[in-house]
Amino acid sequence: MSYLELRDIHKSYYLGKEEFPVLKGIDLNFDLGEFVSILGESGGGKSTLMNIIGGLDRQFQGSVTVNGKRLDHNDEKALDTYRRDTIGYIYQAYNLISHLSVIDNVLIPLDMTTLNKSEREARAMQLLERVGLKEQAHKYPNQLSGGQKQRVAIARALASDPKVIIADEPTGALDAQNTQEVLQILDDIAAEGRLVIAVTHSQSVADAGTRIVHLEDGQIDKDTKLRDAYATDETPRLKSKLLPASVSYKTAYKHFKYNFWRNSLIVLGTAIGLFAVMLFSGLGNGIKGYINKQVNDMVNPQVVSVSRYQKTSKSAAADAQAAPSSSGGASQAGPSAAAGGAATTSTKKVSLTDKQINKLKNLKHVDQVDKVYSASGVTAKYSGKTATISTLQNWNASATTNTIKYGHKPKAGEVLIDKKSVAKTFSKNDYKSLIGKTITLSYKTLNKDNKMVTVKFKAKVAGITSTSNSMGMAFDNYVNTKTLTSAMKANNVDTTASGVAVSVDKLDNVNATTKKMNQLKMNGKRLFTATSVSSIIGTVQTYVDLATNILAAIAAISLVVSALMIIVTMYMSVSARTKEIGILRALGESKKDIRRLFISESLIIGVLSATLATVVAIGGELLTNHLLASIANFAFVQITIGNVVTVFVIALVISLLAAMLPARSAAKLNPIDALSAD
Ligand SMILES: Nc1ncnc2c1ncn2[C@@H]1O[C@H](COP(=O)(O)OP(=O)(O)OP(=O)(O)O)[C@@H](O)[C@H]1O
Repeated sequence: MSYLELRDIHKSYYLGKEEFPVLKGIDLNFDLGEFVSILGESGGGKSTLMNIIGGLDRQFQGSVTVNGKRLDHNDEKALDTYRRDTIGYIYQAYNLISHLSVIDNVLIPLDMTTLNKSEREARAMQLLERVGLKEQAHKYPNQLSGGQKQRVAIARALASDPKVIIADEPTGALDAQNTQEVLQILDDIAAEGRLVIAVTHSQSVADAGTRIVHLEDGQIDKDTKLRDAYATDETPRLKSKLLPASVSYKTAYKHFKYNFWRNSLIVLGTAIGLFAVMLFSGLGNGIKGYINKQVNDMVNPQVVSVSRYQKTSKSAAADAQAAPSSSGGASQAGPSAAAGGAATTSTKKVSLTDKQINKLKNLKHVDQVDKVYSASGVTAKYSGKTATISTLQNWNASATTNTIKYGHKPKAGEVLIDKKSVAKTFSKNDYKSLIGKTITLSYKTLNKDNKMVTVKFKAKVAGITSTSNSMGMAFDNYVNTKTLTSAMKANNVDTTASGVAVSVDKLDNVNATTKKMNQLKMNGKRLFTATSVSSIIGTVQTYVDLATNILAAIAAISLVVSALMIIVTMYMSVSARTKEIGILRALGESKKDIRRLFISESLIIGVLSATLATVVAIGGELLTNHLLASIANFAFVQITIGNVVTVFVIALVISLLAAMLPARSAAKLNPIDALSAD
């Protein structure tokens, strides 16, 4: 039994339906230790026969048996293993991979062996030393002479320690001296107990082997033994394994570096879109945060404003947001600074009864219910000076101590005045000294008998308020509840409230509790209209979200362009690297390895784009926030980890999708066609 046996090999090429038979029944036996030359006329089918022996061609009739085992040409994976394990190729045109260094070319088959990294590198160097190229290990193929390239190809063919070396015109492109040297190396390889099959046109080259097989008209017409085959021994051989994924990533990275400038432009193009998406998202976060802060600084977010539900009034929310009435008069209103005026002018006041208030108090998560009173057009007098307070409220749950700049919240007999409209009117430079001083407050309103009366009382200044007021809200002036209601009662003014401020135990419970209040019923009729600041903020934020999402979506359109760019680049890369694909397949890489190679390269583009976009966006964030610091001391752009993760996910998805088709077409290439690409 010979090591390699060919039986009745027939092979035809087809042009349309027309058949061109090339091999017409080849029977050959080869043994290890032989150096066989295949001679024959040009176009006689020598290369075709080599592709069949080498496991690259699957479309033929007949059988190839290796070491007693018949190859299954329908099993592509088995053929990948066969090429990886048993075959080493040497070509006339060297077929080195131009973007890999000499040593990296030799390392390709070694990556598919079980040797560890240092063993692989040592073996590659040892093989290069054997072919006299140790010094050239880190050069690139285009920096070598023809003879040197062919020696690199020989080192690469030997790297995985294959039993069979197929050399297709190995000396075809070499001068006489290099030809002799290469023939000597091939003879040495056979002497190691390997089978060397070399295709040649040259009789003198053929004479260097141990046997000459002559091909004529698709058949063997002569088979001449020149000398004995070399003896073989059973030295253990290197074991092969599938190509690890990490090698594909590394090779992809090397190719990325090789085409650095072209790839950098693509990275830049993709990064621009990703950067815009990230910056707009960060801007959305910042604006939402800013609105939140502004509102929460002025009003306690844990408080819900509740008034009686009225079908006739357009909506309580509208009431709550109406502008403060400038007309005089006191009212008992919702906690919003504005509600009082609107209630007296547009709708009949509906007071909340104690029973109704108790219903609110009994709700789960409700901590406290405060009646809300609001007096408009209040005159404040101190030391002969007069200031007008457009709205004076009782200190209730909805008020927040955030607004108090000096002093404390008003206890019995005390009032809080705002810095700008009241305190500075009384004492321009030394307004802080007003704390502890007593001022007189008065306003006109209708009493229970519908008569206009003046409610007048004195109060000690407990503190001074100041809000940043960038939201354009009213100034904050608050009087102690009891102080106000006593004065109202003294003038026979109604002290039932048309609005209450309800404190909820936790911020997280505000929305659910507000909903429950709106659902409360008595005798089948809805009782209350409840509005929380967070629901107002929620509405505003919905619009901010919408706006930023639209902006981000527009930015995302540019990502479609990026994806197209990556697709085009990948297709270009596939067509430029067709030969490389053929070489890698011949060396035993599988379709999957090829697919992974191109996908990895695209993923590298994606990751680098996302990284660049993140760096630039964070730089943009710092710069924008710095520039806007003069408007308000707030970070208007807030890029979160979530935004960064999203951008990376988008980049990876885009690059993965963009690489899929090109990578698929690369993997589907027929290795023989790929090898013959220019
Ligand atoms: N893919 C193909 N499609 C159609 N015909 C092909 C194909 N490949 C080779 N042939 C034809 O098959 C015949 C054998 O080609 P092959 O390359 O095997 O010959 P060869 O003996 O190696 O020639 P040379 O010595 O010139 O390299 C030629 O006539 C060639 O035109």
